Amino acid sequence: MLPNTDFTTTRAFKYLADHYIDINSKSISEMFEFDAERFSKFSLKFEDILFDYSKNRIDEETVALLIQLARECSLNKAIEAMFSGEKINATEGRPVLHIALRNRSNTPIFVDGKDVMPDVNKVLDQMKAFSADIISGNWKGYTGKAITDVVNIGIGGSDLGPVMVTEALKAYKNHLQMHFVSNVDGTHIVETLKGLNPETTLFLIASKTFTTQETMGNAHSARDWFLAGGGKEADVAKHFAALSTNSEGVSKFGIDTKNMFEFWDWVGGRYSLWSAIGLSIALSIGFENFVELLSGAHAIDEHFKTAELEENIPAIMALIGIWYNNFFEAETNAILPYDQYMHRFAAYFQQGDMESNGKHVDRNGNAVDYSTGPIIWGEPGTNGQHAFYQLIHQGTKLIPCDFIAPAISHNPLGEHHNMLLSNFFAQTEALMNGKTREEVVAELKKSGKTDEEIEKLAPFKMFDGNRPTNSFLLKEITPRSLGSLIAMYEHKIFVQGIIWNIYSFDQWGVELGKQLAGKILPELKDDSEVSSHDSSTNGLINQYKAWR
Ligand SMILES: O=P(O)(O)OC[C@H]1O[C@H](O)[C@H](O)[C@@H](O)[C@@H]1O
Repeated sequence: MLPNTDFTTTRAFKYLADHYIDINSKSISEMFEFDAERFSKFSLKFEDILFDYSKNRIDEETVALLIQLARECSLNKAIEAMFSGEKINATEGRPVLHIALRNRSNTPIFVDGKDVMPDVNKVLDQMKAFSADIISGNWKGYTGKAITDVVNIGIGGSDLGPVMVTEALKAYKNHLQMHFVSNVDGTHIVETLKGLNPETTLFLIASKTFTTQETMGNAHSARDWFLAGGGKEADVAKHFAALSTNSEGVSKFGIDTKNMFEFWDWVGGRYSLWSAIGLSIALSIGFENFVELLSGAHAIDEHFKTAELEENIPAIMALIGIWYNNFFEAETNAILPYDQYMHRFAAYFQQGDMESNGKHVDRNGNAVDYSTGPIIWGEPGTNGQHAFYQLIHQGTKLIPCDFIAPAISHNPLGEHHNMLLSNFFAQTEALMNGKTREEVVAELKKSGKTDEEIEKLAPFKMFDGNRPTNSFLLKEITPRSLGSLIAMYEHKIFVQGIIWNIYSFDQWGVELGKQLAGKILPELKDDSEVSSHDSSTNGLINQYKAWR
């Protein structure tokens, strides 16, 4: 059973509300001036990842109270409940066990009295053998040629994780060309298949449920393309594999269940890259590197489970987020990787975080009267600096930012990496320090402006500063460090869901969209006028029919 506490009624919450008034009158830079130990107090290291949270609007009391809050909400019990396979996804009656998929210690994890590890290991072995066959060229297509291109067809969690990781680890890539088709917009598959050869293309149909409209539509079009290109029905087995929990759906589609890589309903879609859904990752970077990714995540699982809350990186990340979300009323959280390979990281955690904690009903079924999951967004630095950082620096909204960067680049080209990292450091510093009137005046004087001009310009050039950031400095982006970083964010989401007393592992809001689209689709089949909706929806549908 998960604990069930309204965090706004805890003692810690009340203390935090008072303490907020105090902190709100302080600046981060001032707190650095008064405390030479601030960086060492508010930074943690895990293997080759340095997590610096000292540039936040916090002091020691803040952290102590936030930890008290976590204790009053029985976070430890909740962690134990997840790791021991309890059915903490109560609205779907399922455990939440992505941690089992990367449980490299192989200790038993029981679901309904059955250890899940033998099944997990069996699928990993199957993935190992399959990826070795495809990569080595042992596996032949229907005309005897080796596979050169892999197309993963999936959406949401069956797409975003594989895309994000294969991109982030491109430096580890082998000769196979990876492609990802997610959108039901025909353009996506048509453009992807241009230039591909059915004789050397492997399709991975990635769908937990094997019923998702977009994925099924794209999978059927892929099969039509394959058959039109010369393949026969009997050849489908050499070119199509399925990653799914639904073996019935897979065989109905016509994929041999020998080519099915199974996972289980206790794996949430947005937490599934560690499962068979990660087959495209194993194909792209090799199975050993995939295991490294799992190992990095497992190391964080152990840390999360055993570290004291004061030293627990996911817990601290979560509590700082709660501090801004529920006391400063920050609505969003920007994730800003200074690494081009990580360009889909923010997009990945848009689903990870927003689908998990975008909830307005607590675990008792009552509407909450506090703010829950933040809006997650972000782009890689330095591109974002030239696009939206203006608002982060000088806008009216408080936007806590996560800066992420590797110390070692996979592409050390001249001064590029120093230039990139100098921006990373400078931005977090500038967001904290801002720019005072004195600094602005001195700068303008130096540039030869008159007093009158300075008076006019100064307000526009001043920055308040005091804008909070977390910094994640990784030695290098490797399969292991990336695995750890992803797991940190996953557990951050978990901790926040526990404190907000919501269910983080269902997604009923998405189900509604699926149902509604399913209802309208038949109405679009012919040209008859539609009148069963509101006048806007009718108007749009009828105009669509007139124009198409
Ligand atoms: O893997 P599938 O069953 O095809 O589901 C794909 C996606 O469908 C929905 O959008 C769910 O909300 C997501 O969590 C899921 O990742």
